[in-house]
Amino acid sequence: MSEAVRIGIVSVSDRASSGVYEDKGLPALQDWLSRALRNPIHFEPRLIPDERALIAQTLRELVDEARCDLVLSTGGTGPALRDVTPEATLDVADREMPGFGEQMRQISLRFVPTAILSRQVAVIRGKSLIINLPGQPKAIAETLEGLKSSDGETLVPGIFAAVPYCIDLIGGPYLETVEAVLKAFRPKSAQRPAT
Ligand SMILES: Nc1ncnc2c1ncn2[C@@H]1O[C@H](COP(=O)(O)OP(=O)(O)OP(=O)(O)O)[C@@H](O)[C@H]1O
Ligand SMILES: Nc1nc2c(c(=O)[nH]1)N[C@H]1C(S)=C(S)[C@@H](COP(=O)(O)O)O[C@H]1N2
Repeated sequence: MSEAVRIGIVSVSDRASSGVYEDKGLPALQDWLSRALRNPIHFEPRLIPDERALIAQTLRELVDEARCDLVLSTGGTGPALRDVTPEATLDVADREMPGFGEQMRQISLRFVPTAILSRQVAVIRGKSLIINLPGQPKAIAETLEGLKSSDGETLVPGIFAAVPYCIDLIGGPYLETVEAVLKAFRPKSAQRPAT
């Protein structure tokens, strides 16, 4: 039986959080993670406006009190003045993980030329990995899963391929993915027999 994992999902949107439009960020995150992971998942969902102090407070609460192993945010990564998710994420960081942002922008360029407008970052706080994703709901699967050919061959690996091993290294649960969605990479020495 796979270990249970606690995942914080945070949708940062002025309009979705005030009811101007329906939030599609939290359902997209929950759907993708439920399809991709074989572990039982406890979700901690939060829908909040683009306010730096509130975003930072939410991230701290999810890691320090709700004990999330992984936190994924969506929205607020662009250049608009109200887009402050990366700053708030850096406010709570112990360490930065720049490879995630670099890889996400590479992947996103295969979908939209404006990919370089996302300032998304990833950081470690305590024993938790926090990753920003862009706000377009379709960007969630695009960046996590990457790009596949019509016959399912991986053309550009999604960033989630590196998440399970990162969580191993910071002392979290052993994440197992559904390979048809995404194959996680771990060095041989870190692999456990499939459950
Ligand atoms: N949580 C969400 N739910 C549904 N659609 C969203 C959400 N966030 C973003 N979008 C869609 O993606 C587009 C770009 O997202 P972006 O994060 O730049 O929004 P925004 O212009 O900052 O506004 P807001 O913070 O009010 O969502 C939005 O115009 C909207 O169509
Ligand atoms: N994969 C992917 N990445 C993407 C996009 C997208 O549609 N798909 N939109 C881009 C656009 S138009 C912007 S402005 C930035 C920032 O978006 P955010 O402010 O919604 O986080 O993400 C970029 N990255």
